[in-house]
Amino acid sequence: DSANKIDRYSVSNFTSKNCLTESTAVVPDTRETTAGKFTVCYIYSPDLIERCDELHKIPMRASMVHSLIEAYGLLRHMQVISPTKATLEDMKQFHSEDYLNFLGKIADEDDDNVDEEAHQYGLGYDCPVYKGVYNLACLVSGATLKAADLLISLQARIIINWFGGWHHAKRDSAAGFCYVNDIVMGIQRLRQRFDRVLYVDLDLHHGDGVEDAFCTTNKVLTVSVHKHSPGFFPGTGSVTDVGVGKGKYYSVNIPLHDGIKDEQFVPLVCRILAHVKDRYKPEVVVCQCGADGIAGDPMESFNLTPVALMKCIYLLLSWNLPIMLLGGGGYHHANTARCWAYITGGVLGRKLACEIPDHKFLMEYGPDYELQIEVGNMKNHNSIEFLKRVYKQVTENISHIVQQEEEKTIQ
Ligand SMILES: CC1(C)CN(C2CCCC2)C(=O)N1c1ccccc1/C=C/C(=O)NO
Ligand SMILES: [Zn+2]
Repeated sequence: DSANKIDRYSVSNFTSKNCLTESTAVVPDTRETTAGKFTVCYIYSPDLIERCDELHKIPMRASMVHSLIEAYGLLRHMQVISPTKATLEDMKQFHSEDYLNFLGKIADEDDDNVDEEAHQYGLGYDCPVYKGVYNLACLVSGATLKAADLLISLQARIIINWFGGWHHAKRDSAAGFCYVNDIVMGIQRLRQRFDRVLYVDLDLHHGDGVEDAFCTTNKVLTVSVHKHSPGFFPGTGSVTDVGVGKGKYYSVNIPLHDGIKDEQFVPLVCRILAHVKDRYKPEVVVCQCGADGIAGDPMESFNLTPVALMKCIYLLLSWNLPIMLLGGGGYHHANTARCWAYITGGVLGRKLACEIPDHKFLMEYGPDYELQIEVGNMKNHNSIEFLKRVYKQVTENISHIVQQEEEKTIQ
């Protein structure tokens, strides 16, 4: 029946009214979302926000995201949960002790010969060394681990953590501006209770760190849709990248070119997710909602609006599975805040005013001061033939996924 569900998610079924005619950006009927029945948890603490605000490539982005969600009055409709810091033991579940000790060493400012070693751990350039990095690592890891614990303890069915989603970090190195891989740690935690975890990565970039961590197992199925073209970071994630050994066919990659728009993105991703759902029957979902594919982002690659991400998330929510929504990329800070506030409203089934409400960062939303993000007019390099070929190759890969008998989860 998920096939006809897809029709429900084809673009025509959703219209986000033009601001000029509507006072609110329309979200699908609240009956469409499951949130009405369940508590939505929102992971937040002032300390977490302050640490994320320090990230030099996205200064103050975390505060802008949280302030806009607060300004729209959404916090009162969620259970706001303060995360605990991850311990060294927690982070050692994925990262190497050497790497974590090095991050800890940076914290002691006296040690100045840090720079040579830094490069072997992927630090410097895109992941600059700075004193607060170990504290950041504990907080972002702790936030996503807290989200996983809430799902495991059945305290909530939908957890939102816009301050996680650092999908590039590797076991023993930082990468792509990600210092620790909170997602891998969160999925490992979920595996203590759930037999099959589905990871969906909607960020512009390939979720290589998460795929690498689970490419040899069939207990975590990773789906990443991303820009894949010569020289674009991280360069992995071609459609033939399907995983290895027991994990063969449990890594799904949807490589795309510049300029893709909602109208093509949504049916392609949702039809593939429907196939994955039917074949894999996941018990829990983790979705990275990176916003660097949204029109207006300095990455200038995809031409999506937040509505595209929302529709994919609505499909995931319609499965009534425990689910965790995470942040990720997004370098136009106001658009990233617009995107994640819109998704938060959509998950809650609440209509958001088209006008950005007055709040501390209002001036960042000029000159229109609207929630909607208009698509750009960049060239779309994704021909219909190319998209059909990708869809055919991906669904062929997925057809190899076999029904799994229940197995003991790792103790
Ligand atoms: C350093 C930042 C993160 C910022 N940035 C742009 C944005 C605006 C001006 C520079 C990049 O291309 N970056 C990167 C540099 C090297 C490798 C990876 C990334 C981004 C990864 C990502 O978003 N994954 O989801
Ligand atoms: Zn990205």
